[in-house]
This record gives sequence, structure tokens and C-alpha cells, in this order.
Amino acid sequence: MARHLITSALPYINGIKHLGNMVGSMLPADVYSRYLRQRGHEVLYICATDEHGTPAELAAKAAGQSVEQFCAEQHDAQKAIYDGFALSFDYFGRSSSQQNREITQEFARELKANGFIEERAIRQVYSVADGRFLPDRYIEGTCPHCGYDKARGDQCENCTRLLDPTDLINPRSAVSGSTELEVRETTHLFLLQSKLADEVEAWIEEHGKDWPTLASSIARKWLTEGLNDRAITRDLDWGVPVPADVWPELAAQGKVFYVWFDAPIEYIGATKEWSDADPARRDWKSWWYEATDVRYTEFMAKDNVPFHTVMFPATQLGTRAPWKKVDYVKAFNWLNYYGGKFSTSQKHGIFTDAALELLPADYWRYFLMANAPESDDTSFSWELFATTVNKDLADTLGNFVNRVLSFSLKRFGDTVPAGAEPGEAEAALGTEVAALIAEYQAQLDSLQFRKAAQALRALWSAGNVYLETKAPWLQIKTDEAGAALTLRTAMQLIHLYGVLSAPFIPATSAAMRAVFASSEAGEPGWVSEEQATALDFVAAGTSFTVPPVLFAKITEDDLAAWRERFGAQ
Ligand SMILES: Nc1ncnc2c1ncn2[C@@H]1O[C@H](COP(=O)(O)OP(=O)(O)OP(=O)(O)O)[C@@H](O)[C@H]1O
Ligand SMILES: [Zn+2]
Repeated sequence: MARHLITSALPYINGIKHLGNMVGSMLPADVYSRYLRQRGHEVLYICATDEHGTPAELAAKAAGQSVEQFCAEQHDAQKAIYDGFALSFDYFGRSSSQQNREITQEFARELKANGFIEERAIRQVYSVADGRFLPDRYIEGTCPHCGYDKARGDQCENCTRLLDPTDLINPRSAVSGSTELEVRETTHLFLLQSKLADEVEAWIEEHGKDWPTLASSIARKWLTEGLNDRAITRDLDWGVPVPADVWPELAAQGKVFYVWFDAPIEYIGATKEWSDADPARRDWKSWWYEATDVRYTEFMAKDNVPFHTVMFPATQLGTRAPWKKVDYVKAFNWLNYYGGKFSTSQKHGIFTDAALELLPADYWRYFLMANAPESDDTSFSWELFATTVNKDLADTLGNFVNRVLSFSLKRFGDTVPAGAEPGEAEAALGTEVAALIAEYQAQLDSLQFRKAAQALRALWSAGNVYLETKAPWLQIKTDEAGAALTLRTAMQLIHLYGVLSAPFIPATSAAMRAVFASSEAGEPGWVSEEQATALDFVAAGTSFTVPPVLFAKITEDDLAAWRERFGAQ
């Protein structure tokens, strides 16, 4: 069995994430990790908070905290929410860790030794009032093309033209509003990506063949536009310092690496954090270095694709060391919320903390994955959310479980009833279920999450159709043994659902498995085709309990209140 390394794009530290972040990176990675573990694979799912950069510094300042304190608190706050969403990280690290600092510096040393880093003097805008150089996006002014007066130094969001800060009319600092700006010379390290362009292209040709179109097309577009040399350091207080043994002068000036240089390296850094927490049993290097038996899958939304398919591989290739590179890039489009993209800075949409206040994680997990923005941008609407929850989760799954168990309890007591031997209907059901499981597996193996959710729903529906056809509430009047068989068979499905639904709705799945006294505690395994066809998981005579309602229906009143609270128009 292959070992599976899985990472999801690092959530930035500047605040609580929204449902767009959740479905565009961490949640699908979790579903996939859970699925692979259930299939018996060795899985390492790594994520971390991305903590460096100017936005973190400014957010800390706004909160009246030191940046270290701010990041530590925000990391814990995000981690608590991810626990609430049942994200099964093997490790959730921090890009500001000592481990990441050391590995990032080592990458830079190797790139320098191989001739891929060089010092260049550049002219950059300095704000006298703020006492700092301003990154392009922190300079605002009037767009020379369209006259929009809040254009940023890197881009005008009104006409989308790319800008240089010196293009702006009446430039001012976005930090303080000061117009006392000067252009000063400063020296930075440049990663000579142009020297690596051919190699990266050849690597993508060879390894990107099976990537989904969204990932490979963005990577190719980026290459066609040309891989330029990039400044990989900044004049900031907060970041991985430039190593003094190689660049004593720059280190003395307090230069740090640019956040996009150290963030992907944190996938490795966080793996070392994981390993250092239990060094006797964990070996980070075996996952990353000469790791030919590892299959590495990355999850992210489309804006992160260039960094993961082009820039990070270029960085890895430039070290000339056998670092594990990505095998499969699962990229997502945007989840939108009424009139635009979910946005942290604009506080637009539903945030993960608020979502958990409304409903348990499984409601969100299922809805988000069943409607994941896989082939296109997708819009969240409260109506779609309510319909999905009410139809799929409450009616098709929850009601099935409750109906079967309550009726059986009433007529046959609290153990799985014996009754007649399985007949034709049960054989047909077993065959159908086995085929649906094969479909479900195939979709999960190819990371098609919407289709996988459809296959799962089809499995739940098959149980309902069987129950409606056999109608044990009528059967019992004339054929008690037959009614018992129907209920016993339906109970096999409840156990089966408890196993197969676990990647999507882990808590509810555990509740379904716990219905039967015979089920083993802990994470479930998977089912073979023979087991699925035989539908013989829980023996007659096993005691069971009727769980509380698995999914409550969303009412019109709930909807009205939520639309109002979350500004849905
Ligand atoms: N609306 C969205 N739909 C799907 N994925 C998203 C969405 N917004 C962000 N992502 C993804 O979430 C992951 C974490 O992103 P990050 O924490 O950097 O936030 P972000 O991209 O800055 O989002 P925002 O602009 O809302 O702050 C990234 O892979 C990013 O591409
Ligand atoms: Zn403009």
C-alpha cells in the first residue's frame, strides 16, 4: 500500500476562516484522508497556520497585541474551530515554528550554493510616517487608467489593470494614510526562476498529465507568461530571518523571507513539528526526502495554484535535493456568497465559528462537499442549504434510521429480529448496494467529491426504496417473519451507512455504528464487495438503541432568521 501525504493550503492567520476557505482546501483534504485511512492506507495529513507577512503585522497592531501574541491566539482559535469541524489533521502546525525557520533557511542556502539566488538593489516606496517600506498593496492612490481612487499599488480592482506603485496618482500609505512617501533603494534576494523555467516546464509536462484541468491550465498559463525572477525577501520585522552565515549584511539589516517563500516550505516544517513531538516513532524525512513510495496530494483553491504548481516546485528543484514534489493537485473554484466571493477582509459570507453556532459540523460538511465548487464557481444560498439538509440528511438518511429502529423496537423489542431467511429482494438489494459502493469508491479514488456525495446519497436512497417496497408496517399484519427480515436487512444498511458515510459525516456515522451493541469502537474500516452483497453485518439477537434524531429539519423561521443575520440578499 502506498503511503499518502496530504496537505491543504495553509489558512492565513489574520482571522477566522469562512466556509469558502473550508470547502476550497481543508474539508476535501479531510474527506480524502479519512477515506484513505478507512481503506487501510497509511496517511499523513498536514496543515498549519500561515503566519508571516504584513497583513498579520497590521492585524496584530489593530488588535493592540504583539505579533507573536496575536498569532499564538489566532492559531489556537482556528485550531479549536477545525476540531469542531472534525478535521482529522495528523498535525496542525505553525509557519512561524523553529522547524520551519531552519528548513526555510536551509532551502535558501542550497539555492544560493546552486546559483539560483542573487542580491539585487531595487527601488521601493518608503513611508516616513510609518517608518517602513510599504509592500505594493499597501500603497493606495488614483488609478491612471480609470480614475478609481482606491487603486492599490499592485492592481486596480476597479479596472483590474496591473500597476506599479509609481503609476499611482496621489499615492498614500494604506497603513496610516500619510502622503509622505519616498522611493528608496534597498537590497533584496531574488530567486532566479527564469533559470529554472525549462526544468519546471519539463517537470509539469511529465507530472502534470493527470492533474485536473483547473490545475494544469493555470500552471501552463503561468509558464507561458514566463517565469520571472522574484524578490523573496522583505523589509519587515516578522518572518523567517535571512541566514547570517550566508548574507551577514542583509541579516544585520533585518531582512526576512517573503511569506510565499516560507509558507509552502511549512508543509515540510509542520511535518517536522509532528515528528519532533514523538521522535522515537515518527520520521518526517521519510515522507519528504527520497520518498519514492509516497503519493503526495495537495488541496487548494485556484488562486493558490501558481504557487503550488510552479513556484514551489521551482524552489524544490533548485535545491538539487530529492525533495518530494506534488503528485496530484486538487484545485477548487470559488464558493460565492450573495453578490461576490466570500471574503475575510470584507467580512462577507458565513464564517466557520458562526456556522458551528447554528448547526453541528456534519450538516455543513455534507452540504459543502455535495456542492463543492469543483468544475465551476458555486453560489451558496440558504435555500439550497435547507433543501439539501432537509431532503438528503433529514428525510433520506435520518428518517430511514429512525423509522426502522423505532418500528422494530415497538414490534420486536430491542434486539435485531431474526425472522425469515433473505430472499430475492434482499439479493437484489445486495447487488445494487455493491454496485453503488463501487461507484462511490471510484469517485473518491478520483477525488470527484460532488459525484462521490451523489453516490453516497444513492446508497441512502436504495435503503428507502427497499423499505417502501417491502413496507414492513403492512407486512407485519400477514407475515411477521417477513417483516422481521425486512427490518433486519434495513439494520444491515444502517451499519453500512455508519461505515461508508464516515468520510463526509464522521459524527453521525459514529452514532449510526453505535446503534448496535456489537460494533467496535474507534475508526471504521471499509467493506469488501462480498460483504456488501451479503448484507450480513449485524447478527439477529444483537441489542440496539434508537438514537436521537440524527438531523433536524431546517424550518422557514430558521431560514428567515439566518438570512437576516448573515445579510443574504
Ligand atoms: N471563496 C472561496 N472558495 C473556495 N476557496 C477559497 C475561497 N476563498 C479562499 N479560498 C481558499 O482558502 C484557502 C485558504 O486561504 P487564505 O487563508 O489564504 O484566505 P484567502 O484566500 O485570503 O481568503 P480571503 O480572501 O477570504 O481572505 C486557499 O486555498 C484559498 O484559495
Ligand atoms: Zn483602474
